[in-house]
Order: sequence, then structure tokens, then C-alpha cells
Amino acid sequence: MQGLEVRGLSKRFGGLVVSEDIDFDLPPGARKALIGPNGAGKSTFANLVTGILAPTGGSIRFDGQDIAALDEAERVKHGIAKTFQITTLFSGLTVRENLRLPVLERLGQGGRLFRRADSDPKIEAEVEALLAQFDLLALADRPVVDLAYGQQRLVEMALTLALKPRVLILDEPAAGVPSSETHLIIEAIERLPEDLAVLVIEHDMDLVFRVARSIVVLVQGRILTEGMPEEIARNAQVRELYLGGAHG
Ligand SMILES: Nc1ncnc2c1ncn2[C@@H]1O[C@H](COP(=O)(O)OP(=O)(O)OP(=O)(O)O)[C@@H](O)[C@H]1O
Repeated sequence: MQGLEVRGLSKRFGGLVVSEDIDFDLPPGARKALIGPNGAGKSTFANLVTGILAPTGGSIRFDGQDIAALDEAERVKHGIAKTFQITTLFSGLTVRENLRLPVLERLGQGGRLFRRADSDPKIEAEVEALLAQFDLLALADRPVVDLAYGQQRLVEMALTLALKPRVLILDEPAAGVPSSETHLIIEAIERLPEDLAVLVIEHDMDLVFRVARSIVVLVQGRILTEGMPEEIARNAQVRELYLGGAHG
């Protein structure tokens, strides 16, 4: 199978079962959301897929290849990436300067970081395209610290996309973003490349229902159900457990 294929994945922390027998597919072009109450195990699942955590059992395959033994950096090279956190941004550097870093890294030129990276037209063209894609051109030469929080989160997404992933995991892209800026995040997700496989982990149901074509509901480490947004919004168990009767 093309894309990500997770089977029987489980994770325990001592006696605590945090992921239990999870089957999950993310083919190219997917737009899936992972939702569930606090502590359901969403971040843990993302960390298992990206290699930050080692599973207790089960398998993770990418394009048919078993990737369980690969560490996080090797999985990024294979094309599985999770968004950087704002804390990884260099707040004193400009948006453009920040974006050069992952491009250089991907091209194996990380050692050039503090030399004249701005003289390479190929790198500059890539950075320019990312700025345009995320509507950041007007802010390109401003230090990241001057940007609104929602815009900083766009820079995070742009940084991750600079790695040219084939699977992109967005871990709570709207967390902490004022509701007046959430539309920036939604629009950026809508503009992601068509063939990219996208998994969004998010508590903001407006965002989830805007961007997801399929929603997976995780409860106490297990998949409760998976379905199209209309099905999930109608599901009585989901409404009772999580949505509190909202959305339909
Ligand atoms: N390193 C760890 N050691 C022990 N327990 C952990 C560890 N990481 C997470 N847990 C526990 O695993 C459970 C799932 O946590 P996780 O962060 O994956 O949930 P989540 O669904 O992402 O929650 P939230 O929506 O609040 O971010 C929680 O009970 C948490 O306390």
C-alpha cells in the first residue's frame, strides 16, 4: 500500500495503556483528523508514528516498508514530518531567515547556516515559494517575534513543508491561536499540496470539520470510530463523549 499503514499499534507507560491495538491508514492525498478527549492518546500516537516514541507492539509501514526501526530523523528523510513547535523558531531571525534553515538542512547544507546562504538562487527560490504559499511575503523580513501568534504558527507549518514531506502531521495547529486568526490556519491547510497525506490532531472542531474528509475518534487509547465528518457529527456515542451535542 502507498502511504502510511499502522496495524495493531500499542504503547504502554508502565502499567498505563495509552495506545491499544490501533489500525490506521493514511494514503497520499488524505485529509484526516484525529480527535478525542484530553489524555486519549492523540499526541502519543503522533509520537509513535514519527519515531519520537517506540511502540510496545504493532507495526508501522510506509509505502509497504517497515519503518519501526527508523529513528525520528530517518523517518523525516523518508518523508514523515510533524510540525515544528514555535519554540523551534529563531524568534530574533526574520521569517525568511528561519525558512532557509530547513531548506539548507534538507539539501544537506546545514553547515552553511551561518555563511552566506542568501547567495544561492535555488534556495532563495524555494524560500520565496514557501513565503508565497503561506501568504507570508509581506512579513518575510520581519523578525518572527514581531508576528501575531497565528502567523508564527504559519511559519511553523512552512518550515515543516520545506522538508518536502509526503506525510504531514499537524499537532494542534490552532492551539493558542485567537479565534480571529484561526482562518489563517484553515486556509493554509486548504492550500497544502494535493498529494500530501495530512493528519490533523486538533481540539478546535470548527477547524476539524472544515479541513477533514475523514475523522478518527480516539478514546482511552483505542479507536472508537472512523468516518466522514457527517457520520461523526451524527454518531451518538461521539456526541455524548466528546462533541457535547455540537455540530449538527
Ligand atoms: N512519557 C509519558 N509517561 C507516562 N505517561 C505518559 C507519557 N506521555 C503521555 N502519558 C500519558 O498518556 C496518556 C495520553 O497522553 P497524550 O498526551 O497522548 O493524550 P492526548 O490525547 O494527546 O491529550 P491532549 O488532548 O490533552 O493533548 C495520558 O494519560 C498521559 O498522562
